[in-house]
Amino acid sequence: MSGVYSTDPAAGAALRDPGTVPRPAAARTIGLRRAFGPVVAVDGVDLDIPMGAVLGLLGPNGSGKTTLMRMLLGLVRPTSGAVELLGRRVPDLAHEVLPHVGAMIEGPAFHPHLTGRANLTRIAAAEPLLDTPRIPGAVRATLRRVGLDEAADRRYRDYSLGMKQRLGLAVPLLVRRRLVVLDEPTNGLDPAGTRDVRQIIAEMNAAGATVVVSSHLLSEIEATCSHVAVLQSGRLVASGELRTLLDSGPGALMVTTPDTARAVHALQGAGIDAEIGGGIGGGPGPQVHVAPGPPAPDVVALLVHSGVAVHAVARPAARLEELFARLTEGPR
Ligand SMILES: Nc1ncnc2c1ncn2[C@@H]1O[C@H](COP(=O)(O)OP(=O)(O)OP(=O)(O)O)[C@@H](O)[C@H]1O
Repeated sequence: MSGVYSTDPAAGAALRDPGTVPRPAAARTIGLRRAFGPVVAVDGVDLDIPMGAVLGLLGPNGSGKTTLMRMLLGLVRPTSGAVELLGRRVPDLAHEVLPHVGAMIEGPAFHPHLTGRANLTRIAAAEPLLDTPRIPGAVRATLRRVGLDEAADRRYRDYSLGMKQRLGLAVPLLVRRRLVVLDEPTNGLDPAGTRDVRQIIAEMNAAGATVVVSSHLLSEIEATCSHVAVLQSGRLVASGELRTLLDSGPGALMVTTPDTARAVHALQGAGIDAEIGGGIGGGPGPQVHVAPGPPAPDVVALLVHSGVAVHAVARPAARLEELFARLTEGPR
């Protein structure tokens, strides 16, 4: 594990906003570990997911996201450690909380020969919180909400990948949940479908649900989530409010100057990584991009000393993509 990020030691406890009263956790993992033979998929994860959060679970392929989500839902038993959902231990007390928890994780077992509507009706019949007379209405409304009303009476096996994904998303939407866990819900969706998922997540959250969502689409996570947790080789390398994490990194500097070539020459001569343009943010006039590291006053002093006219210096807001790269691509 890299330990490349300063939040690492406190990663598990970092979902608290300093200065505010901590919200109770909708889900909590304590020293959670799962090994499959010699492979440690999840390795000592302490994570608090505050009530009301939309938490994006990030990590490279094979970093343990799905295994962590499956343990949250009581689908996989931890090798050691514990999970609490809505204040109850899982899997021991799963029956008490799982009706309030919706999930889309590696798709439920849909029957290929049944229509989307028939499939969803079967699943709705097993929902403890849905009375039988309400099932047809709930199924109809949910199919409409995921954009499958026109395809509702076609067989599942004839659905496209995106339509199958939408039907999977319909399951947690059948009843109002307190916690929703979605494993890569935008996988296979077109841009309109991706926008729908974003909207559905926002609506569920506005209706009071805490949402945990994994995705490889960092722009989606950035647009959707209030919190993030980053896994790397089964370990939690950072977690917390998205804004706080983005603001806490070193960040690159953009220097606006008419003397770009001279600026780059001076900076590189001092061993500082710099290039013309830089591609972040953009701004008025020619710019030099200075890689994260040196404090802004030192950069300015060096440039002025070298006869470079410095018109402005800015540290554009970090993007999740940069944060993710820093956390997961550092030296191991
Ligand atoms: N049932 C299993 N048996 C053996 N190994 C498993 C099993 N489930 C997961 N693993 C292993 O555990 C590790 C974590 O897998 P997991 O699916 O949780 O990662 P992930 O972050 O969800 O990956 P991806 O982004 O590719 O979906 C991988 O090395 C994987 O091969």
